[in-house]
Amino acid sequence: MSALPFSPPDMTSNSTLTLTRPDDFHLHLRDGAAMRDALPWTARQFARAIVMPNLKPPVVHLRQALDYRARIVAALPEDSDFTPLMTLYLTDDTTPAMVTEAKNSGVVHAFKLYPAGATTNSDSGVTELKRIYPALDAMQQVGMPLLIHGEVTDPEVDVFDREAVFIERHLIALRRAFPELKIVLEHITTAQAAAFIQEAHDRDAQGAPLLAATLTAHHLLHNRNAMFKGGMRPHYYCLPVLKRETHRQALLDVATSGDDRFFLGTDSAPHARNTKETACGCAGCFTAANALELYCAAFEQRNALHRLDDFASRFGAAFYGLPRNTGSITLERRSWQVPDTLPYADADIVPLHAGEAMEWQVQVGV
Ligand SMILES: NC(=O)N[C@@H](CC(=O)O)C(=O)O
Ligand SMILES: [Zn+2]
Ligand SMILES: [Zn+2]
Repeated sequence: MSALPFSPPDMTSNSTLTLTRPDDFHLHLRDGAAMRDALPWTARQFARAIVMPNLKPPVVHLRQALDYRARIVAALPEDSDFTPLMTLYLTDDTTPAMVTEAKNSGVVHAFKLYPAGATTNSDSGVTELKRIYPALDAMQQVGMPLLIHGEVTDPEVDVFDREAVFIERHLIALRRAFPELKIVLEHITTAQAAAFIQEAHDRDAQGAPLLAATLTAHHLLHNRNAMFKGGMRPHYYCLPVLKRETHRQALLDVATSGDDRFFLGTDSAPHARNTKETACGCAGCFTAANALELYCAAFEQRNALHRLDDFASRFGAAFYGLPRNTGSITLERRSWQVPDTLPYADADIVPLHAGEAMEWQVQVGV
């Protein structure tokens, strides 16, 4: 069936679930051979994705975003109509003119704030928020969203507390300074972050929330025990790091509540197997190959599959002022096993839940 815009998901059957074609509002595609192997997984499930700019070197200038976009489009499977939504990487040197130019291009949909040193490829990130206040002011004026990796980098702060401390130390003041700025707190992992979003009720002229959050499948499905089950499990290591069960429950609460301030962003962050299974492994979970299946498993824990369509296909688009996708994707309730590894950049990669059974599967041929 083809779902019309704003039609409810097809829940007539217990064994299939049809969603409006969804979007991924937080995705790492990498570049070159890595992108060649990562991209088709996302293009198979999602119509659009907000593409993170943390390449080496980072995507700082509009020209780089245009070039990166062209490389993505060139790497798409032939029959794909996937649309990459580009972002720029904020540095201490981002100027208001760069913001205006990006806005006018129509290609850049957001700027990404990485506190310097917070995560993978964040070395060129912002060293002090005050330095980017002129850029943030310009973003507020032109309606350009700010996406935040919300963790402090202070080595004195416990790694499990870095998100909550970021909110206290930086985000509250930032919102006071720029009350009209659209902000997405990316890949939230704590009850504090969920509550912070819920407490913000301001909307823009289009009625979209000013403050929202993306939620990953892995943070909805796992608590921090997953990293240590029977030994070190590097494929469950990501940033922000998985938290304790009470936080996971708080995330499931907001994801399945029908609140339009919370929407899908996989944060699928591919790293080759040998860079994860090593003495100092990279942060990031690769979820693009089974993304919707993972979200189904999470929503099913709350008997909330009827809420997945809004979360995956409506709220994020509304936040970004994008039209809702037409077309649909169907999942079937059918047990299948996630492969142990997949080809990646002339090596291999371990998808989340590798070797395990999944209860839902995106219909073949989609
Ligand atoms: N989430 C991660 O653990 N890693 C991401 C970066 C990020 O989103 O923080 C990556 O690019 O590998
Ligand atoms: Zn991040
Ligand atoms: Zn990310």
